[in-house]
Amino acid sequence: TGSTRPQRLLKAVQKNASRGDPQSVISAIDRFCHSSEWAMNVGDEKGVILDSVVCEVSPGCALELGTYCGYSTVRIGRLLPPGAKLITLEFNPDYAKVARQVIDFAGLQEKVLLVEGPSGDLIPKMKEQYGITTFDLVFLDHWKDRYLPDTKLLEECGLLRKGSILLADNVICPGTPDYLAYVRSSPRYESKYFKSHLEYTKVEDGLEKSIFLG
Ligand SMILES: O=C(NC/C=C/[C@H]1O[C@@H](n2cnc3cncnc32)[C@H](O)[C@@H]1O)c1cc([N+](=O)[O-])cc(O)c1O
Ligand SMILES: [Mg+2]
Repeated sequence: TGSTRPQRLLKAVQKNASRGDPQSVISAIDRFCHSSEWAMNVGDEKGVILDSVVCEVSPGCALELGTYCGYSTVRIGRLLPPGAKLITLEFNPDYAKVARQVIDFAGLQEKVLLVEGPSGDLIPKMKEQYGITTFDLVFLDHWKDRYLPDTKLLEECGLLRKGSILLADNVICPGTPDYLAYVRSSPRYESKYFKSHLEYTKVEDGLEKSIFLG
């Protein structure tokens, strides 16, 4: 049987990046996606917006929904302040296997905890099992119909505090209409759209940044 796209992406990292250098891992994946095979990473253009939000928030505790191959995990992990933690949730074991190797290759295994399983089951366990009080930053990049239910779950589980930031990928393409309507109409959020393009293409897409007001 042949290899999968995530396995070919991992090979490109092992071949073209240098161990312990997160930026070289990011560049190797972007080069692979531009020149060999498109993959659903947040990418280099939206990635710069992600970077700026991570730096602005400087989260002590961050959550990523949908690890996939670990591209955005590395983007976020490389910018965390000392002692800060990123928890990333991934339910596909094959993707998780690749992502662990990408995260380790980047040398970020001390800062990143990849938890395998569905976000709907794992979010309610964050406090008791992972000792989380609240998340300072949440990056949503998993199945688009899960953004809204998981946001409501985060609220219900008391995992957001006044000022927590939600940053959502793909609010235009593939689109997350119910989530967008919710954060833009709810009095509990202050929302802002960052226009960009779908990774590695000229198609419009963007990130929605929403501040939880408590
Ligand atoms: O579909 C997209 N992303 C879905 C991402 C899904 C990833 O999150 C995991 N997951 C899903 N629910 C989960 C629940 N719990 C844990 N992991 C979960 C899946 O196993 C996958 O690794 C997408 C599509 C395009 N596109 O152009 O078509 C562009 C993008 O940037 C995208 O992000
Ligand atoms: Mg995405």
